[in-house]
Amino acid sequence: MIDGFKSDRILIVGLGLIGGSLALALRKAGFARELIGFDLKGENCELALALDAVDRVETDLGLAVAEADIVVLSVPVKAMEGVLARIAPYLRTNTLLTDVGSTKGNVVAASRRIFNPMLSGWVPGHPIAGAENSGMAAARQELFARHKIILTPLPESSAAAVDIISSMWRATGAEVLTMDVNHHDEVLAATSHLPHLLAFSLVDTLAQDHENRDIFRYAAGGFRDFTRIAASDPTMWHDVFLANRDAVLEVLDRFTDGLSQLRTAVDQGDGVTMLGVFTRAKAAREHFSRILAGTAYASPAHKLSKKAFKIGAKSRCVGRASLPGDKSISHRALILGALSEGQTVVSGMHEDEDTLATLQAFRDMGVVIEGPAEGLVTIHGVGLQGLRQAPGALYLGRSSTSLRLLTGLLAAQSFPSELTGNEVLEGCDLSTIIQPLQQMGARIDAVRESFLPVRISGIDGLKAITHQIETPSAQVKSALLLASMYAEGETRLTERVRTRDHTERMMAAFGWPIRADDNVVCSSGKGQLLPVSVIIPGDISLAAYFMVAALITRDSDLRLERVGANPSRTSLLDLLIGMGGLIEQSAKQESNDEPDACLHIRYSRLKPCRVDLSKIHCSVEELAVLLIALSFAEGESVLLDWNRVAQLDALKITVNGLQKLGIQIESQGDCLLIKGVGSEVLLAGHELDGKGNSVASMALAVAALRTGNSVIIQDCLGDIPYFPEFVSIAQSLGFELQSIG
Ligand SMILES: NC(=O)C1=CN([C@@H]2O[C@H](COP(=O)(O)OP(=O)(O)OC[C@H]3O[C@@H](n4cnc5c(N)ncnc54)[C@H](O)[C@@H]3O)[C@@H](O)[C@H]2O)C=CC1
Ligand SMILES: O=C(O)C(=O)Cc1ccc(O)cc1
Repeated sequence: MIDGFKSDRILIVGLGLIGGSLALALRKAGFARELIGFDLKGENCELALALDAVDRVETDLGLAVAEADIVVLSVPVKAMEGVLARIAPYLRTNTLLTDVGSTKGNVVAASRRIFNPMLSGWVPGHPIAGAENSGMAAARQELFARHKIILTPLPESSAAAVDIISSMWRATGAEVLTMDVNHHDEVLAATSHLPHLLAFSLVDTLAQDHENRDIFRYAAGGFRDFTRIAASDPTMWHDVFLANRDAVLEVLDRFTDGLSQLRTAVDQGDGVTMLGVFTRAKAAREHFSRILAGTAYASPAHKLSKKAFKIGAKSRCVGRASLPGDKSISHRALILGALSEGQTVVSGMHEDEDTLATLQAFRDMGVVIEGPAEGLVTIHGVGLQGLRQAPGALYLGRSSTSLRLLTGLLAAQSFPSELTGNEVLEGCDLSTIIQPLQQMGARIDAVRESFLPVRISGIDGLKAITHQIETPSAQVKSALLLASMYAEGETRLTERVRTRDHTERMMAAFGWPIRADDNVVCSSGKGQLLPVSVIIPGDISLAAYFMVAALITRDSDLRLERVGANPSRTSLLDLLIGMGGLIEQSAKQESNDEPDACLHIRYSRLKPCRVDLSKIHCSVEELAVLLIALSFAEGESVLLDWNRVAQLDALKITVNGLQKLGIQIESQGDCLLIKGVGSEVLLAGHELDGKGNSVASMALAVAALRTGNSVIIQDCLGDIPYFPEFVSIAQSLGFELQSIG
């Protein structure tokens, strides 16, 4: 073997919980030819033999070491130095040596005092698995399965030695990571040592109370959960705190500060501070649980895990439905609520991965936000100057809305910020935002030109600009409008094509001096945001699936409640009405300058149409369902300026699916031609491929309502679903739609 290292004969020194469990696991895996044990306590040796954890036990440690290929030290951390000194004379240059101690700095320091030159076979380690019981009697063969093992190799450790020690641990079912010694001790001080210290202290404090019998007798689950680890071995933990003094003191001081702030809040009845701590902690705890479960912000309960849709031939589209709140408006309500001077209550917030990324970013910047609970969120606004620097980079997942809007807002803050996201967001070009913000005086540094990660320096203030937005983008406009609230003078933005205007409307609703005429928006640099109650209307882009479903399904009769009817969002609605779609709008209302309406939609004979896509503003989901509506119109429709959007996956997949269902669709030059089959024809059902794109899959599920036999759409939800309620709403309206695995 490389460097002469072998793994035939393993000696475990210390046959307690960890050493004994390792022996049992290696025995089960058949990792070594021979397992030898050594322990000062005879009873542990006897039990190890009786349980067949080891082949033999030795009483002479030196002799045992001399014949071992791997020596594992599994004794309390303060006993490590004595054992290292005792075995040093017997170690060969090709002996592998590792340990399992909970602290690493002291064990490594001890080894440096003893070995000169350092052994290349020495690889310190620590299994992050354990229990509050100790001794061989507590040992369990599966203790390390699916747990992490941290190795902290030294500069002198040979790569071959690290490989063999890693494979030994992997044989127990564990996952092996490597880490620097100091970093290990800091991380473990926070995640393991501090919680043990608190548990010991809490139980000891309460046990000294003369009423302690009652306290323990009536202890609720919280006390049990929190104090389980106070039953851990006192000697082991006394060793840990002696060994890792500095790192423990540092994290203990931070904890004590936090605790004393909470004490003050309790003393003064300061509910906002308490809510802030509790909501941040709850969100962080849930976030960590999701990291462990491999998901991001969206609640796992909302995730559609099913892989295919099956749509039966007898679907109907009858009844009433409410859509989740408009996503764009949800982002704006969170942002302006956080910046307002008081408490904003938002109802109907769309809870998806993207809006939750915005919400978390504000929590990270010190804003107390209660909820969301079924769309209800209470934001304790901190005022325009009240945001605090986040403790680390703000992670925005895949939300380009959060990224663009926050870049504008943070460019105006006095503190620095860093923005990061997942691989989808890494492809998001920010040049159209960064350049005008820089003109306003912002200091933004994107590591890869204008892509993530973005670092923004804190500044004293911005100056207003007059700027023409070349490529239509509501996100760019909104980013600049948010920055304008911190700029000296009036910011004047002109758009070539007017994009959705939720930011302007929401700023006005919060009392900001802002004017919008035609394609020009002017925002004053002086003002105040006053809290309001925000009712978020249903998302019209999501409503689009059901509008088109009702228009093409015989005998349909659908009412969609409180759908957002902001004129900058109704292009598709207007088009469908123009095509002869029977859609009535009633109960128009307005909340926070955002109009909404109830839509009553029935089965219709749709006329074909000619649409210049450069003249209207439709979201990708609206374009996908427009293709469906045109497929069932009475004749040929033409979409001009098609090439601009033709490469979007959602549209490519929708076009392919429709072709497979027998619809004639082809592109010619810059146009897409669609031969609608009329309102009577039923198509032949086929198996379709959603290619993991949820927009296309949902649009094709709508098209499948008009087939004579059932349709299966494979791979329909590979994406993170952004409309998890689609299936339940569709089913409630009589779609024969099933998610199948
Ligand atoms: N208990 C836990 O949850 C975890 C413990 N560890 C670390 O594992 C090591 C062992 O801990 P446990 O197995 O929990 O303790 P344990 O008390 O169950 O086992 C330690 C064993 O070492 C023996 N021992 C003590 N001094 C000795 C010496 N000089 N020579 C030979 N044997 C000696 C004891 O008789 C005992 O059987 C410690 O360094 C601890 O920090 C690491 C991860 C988890
Ligand atoms: O039982 C628990 O919850 C633990 O935390 C176990 C544990 C104790 C000590 C370690 O060094 C690693 C893991």
